[in-house]
Amino acid sequence: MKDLTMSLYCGITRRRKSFWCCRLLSTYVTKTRYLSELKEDDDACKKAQQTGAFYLFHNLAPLLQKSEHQYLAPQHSLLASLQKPEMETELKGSFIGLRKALFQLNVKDASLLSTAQALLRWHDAHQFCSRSGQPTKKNVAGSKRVCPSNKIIYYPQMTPVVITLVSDGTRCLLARQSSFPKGMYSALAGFCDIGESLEEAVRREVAEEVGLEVERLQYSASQHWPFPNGALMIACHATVKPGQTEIQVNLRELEAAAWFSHDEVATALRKDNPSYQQQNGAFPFWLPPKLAIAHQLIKEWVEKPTCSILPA
Ligand SMILES: NC(=O)c1ccc[n+]([C@@H]2O[C@H](COP(=O)([O-])OP(=O)(O)OC[C@H]3O[C@@H](n4cnc5c(N)ncnc54)[C@H](O)[C@@H]3O)[C@@H](O)[C@H]2O)c1
Ligand SMILES: [Mg+2]
Repeated sequence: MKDLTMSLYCGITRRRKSFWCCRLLSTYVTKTRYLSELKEDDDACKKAQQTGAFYLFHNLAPLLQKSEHQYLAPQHSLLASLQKPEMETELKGSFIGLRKALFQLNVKDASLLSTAQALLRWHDAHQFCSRSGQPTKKNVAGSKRVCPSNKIIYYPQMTPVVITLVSDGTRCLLARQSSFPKGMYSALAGFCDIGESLEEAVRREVAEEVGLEVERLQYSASQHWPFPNGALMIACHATVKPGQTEIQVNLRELEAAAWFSHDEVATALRKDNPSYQQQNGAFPFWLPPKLAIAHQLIKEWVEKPTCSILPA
């Protein structure tokens, strides 16, 4: 049971929320303060776990149930000690890689499982203090690890990534990496360098990947992304100067990049993800699924291609 116990992720949030709803006491502030208390108070957290709901993971894969074209993420109360195969049989599910299942989960489960997996992965990779080399100790909530010998506290981290939809006023620029599913194009993405502002990261990534200079940019939204190690995706719209639109693809980073018309993109947005090969051997053009922030950015542009954008 040890490996499974280590991988339980507690969903106390949900159980507690419904409890408060029943009593009409629920406010965002009350819930937030309660969760903050659980992070610091091991005894309060242990008590909450007795009535909490858990997602179950094995080797970072969540236990899911397949239902037609969807995956369901069942929650459990504290479980008896069982090995993986018995656990799957008992709970009528299987441990499935999150990458495979993410886009077939509902929004709430996808978000909680992504958070859970990122946190479990961080704990797995931070077993030892980088200063003393001693094993670190997790608190009950899993919100930090402490080195017992020098008291250094380690908090879970995520990496900022910018994702930018570049437009020239009438068309938008989409690109693909060779690792993307065949035919899928997306907005430009890249890790922020240390010391950079969001605006600087957007300008650098666009210049590095497609050889264009951003003239104006506008923040759109952000999203936690669990792969590869927990990223905060920060999504922006950007424009380049009219007449300065010649793409120079950086082939070390991208397989292809091109300008797409409003009609082409609007049509692709209406389609499901067709990863089938056409008779001529090509794969049809398609866009990231609804849950991905890239999809939201592209949808925003299709709905309002000339939205006001600030100078970069
Ligand atoms: N394009 C999309 O639609 C999309 C959507 C969702 C998520 N993402 C994510 O955005 C992330 C960044 O995109 P990218 O791969 O184009 O980044 P990128 O353009 O910065 O290129 C990746 C390269 O940058 C280097 N690098 C610099 N800092 C790094 C760091 N902190 N971690 C890892 N590598 C680092 C590595 O050499 C790596 O090979 C990817 O991990 C991807 O999962 C992209
Ligand atoms: Mg990139």
